[in-house]
Amino acid sequence: MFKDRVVLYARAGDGGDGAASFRREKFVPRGGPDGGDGGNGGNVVLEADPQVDSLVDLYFRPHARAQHGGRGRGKKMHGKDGAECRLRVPCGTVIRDGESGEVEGELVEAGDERVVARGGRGGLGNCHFTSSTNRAPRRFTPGGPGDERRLTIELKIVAHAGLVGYPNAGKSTLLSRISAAKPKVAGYPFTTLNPIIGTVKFDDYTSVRVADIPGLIDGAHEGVGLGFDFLRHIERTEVLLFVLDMAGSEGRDPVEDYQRLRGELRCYREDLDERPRLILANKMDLPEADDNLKRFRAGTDESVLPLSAAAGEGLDAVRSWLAGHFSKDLSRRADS
Ligand SMILES: Nc1nc2c(ncn2[C@@H]2O[C@H](COP(=O)(O)OP(=O)(O)OP(=O)(O)O)[C@@H](O)[C@H]2O)c(=O)[nH]1
Ligand SMILES: [Mg+2]
Repeated sequence: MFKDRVVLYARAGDGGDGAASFRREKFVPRGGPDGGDGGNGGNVVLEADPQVDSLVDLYFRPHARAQHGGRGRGKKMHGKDGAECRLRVPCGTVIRDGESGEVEGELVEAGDERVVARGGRGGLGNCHFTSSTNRAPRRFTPGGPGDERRLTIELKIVAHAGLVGYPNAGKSTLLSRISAAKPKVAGYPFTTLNPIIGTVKFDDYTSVRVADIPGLIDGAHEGVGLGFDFLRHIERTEVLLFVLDMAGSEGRDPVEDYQRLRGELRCYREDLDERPRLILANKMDLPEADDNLKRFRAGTDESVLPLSAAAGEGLDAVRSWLAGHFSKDLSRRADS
């Protein structure tokens, strides 16, 4: 089962109450106030851990509770601080407020952490409340309540390569041809609404993971449509495979498509444009494709692989490019 979004109920510990207590000693008949402070409540903390690779633990245990702080005691003894509750999540976890949906933080690298529910502060004991007019205060303060929150925890996809393109370019068709994944393919836009990952396997038992990402549209970087959702998946891929409809079906112009796609990515996040990329000229089986490809190549010196995902042509070149690009770290990945 693959869960990339789960709900988490986080309950931080309450602060312990301060104490109201008076010194009792043999030869001091009316001892002063000696009530200690309450301990602080524990926080609920999320921490990125590379050993964890899914949110499945959170899915089965969605309630996280930290300990309450202890009460203050006499002899100015402070209550114990409540133990925190620390949950380990995969690198690439996004934390959102469960009510507003707003992103609160992202845990990207090992050891990144964030307090998602803060424990209440311990109350003050009566020893804080002596004054010139009141030598024997009975006053103390109760501990503060710990945060109680609902959060949405999401996992950004982590794939070696992501298929980026306009709707209907043939991304899903390609993935179904180079991996065992079975994404839905259809002749209408936005067939793919959720990213799907396929594993491309090589003869030497190594593999790379390729993500089929839903088609982008103009304005995606401004959140048009589901723009942000799609772009954040692209963020978590190391290499971008641009899939272009080189036949220019439905009046599209592949040269323009490519510039606009890159523009969308750049506007969303400048450095996406610096990521390694490969251009895949798809639908080369259609008549208009040859001329378009010539024109495309004339305008760029980037590497372009012509293929026809539907006819199964040019796929070996895509596979070998991936094998070559990731060759350095594939052996490590194979057994991880
Ligand atoms: N002629 C031709 N048609 C293709 C080729 N590849 C894909 N198609 C067709 O193009 C249409 C869209 O293919 P998909 O693979 O669903 O495209 P997509 O990029 O995943 O589309 P979205 O998920 O909507 O973004 C389908 O009708 C495919 O059969 C190709 O190489 N040649
Ligand atoms: Mg698709």
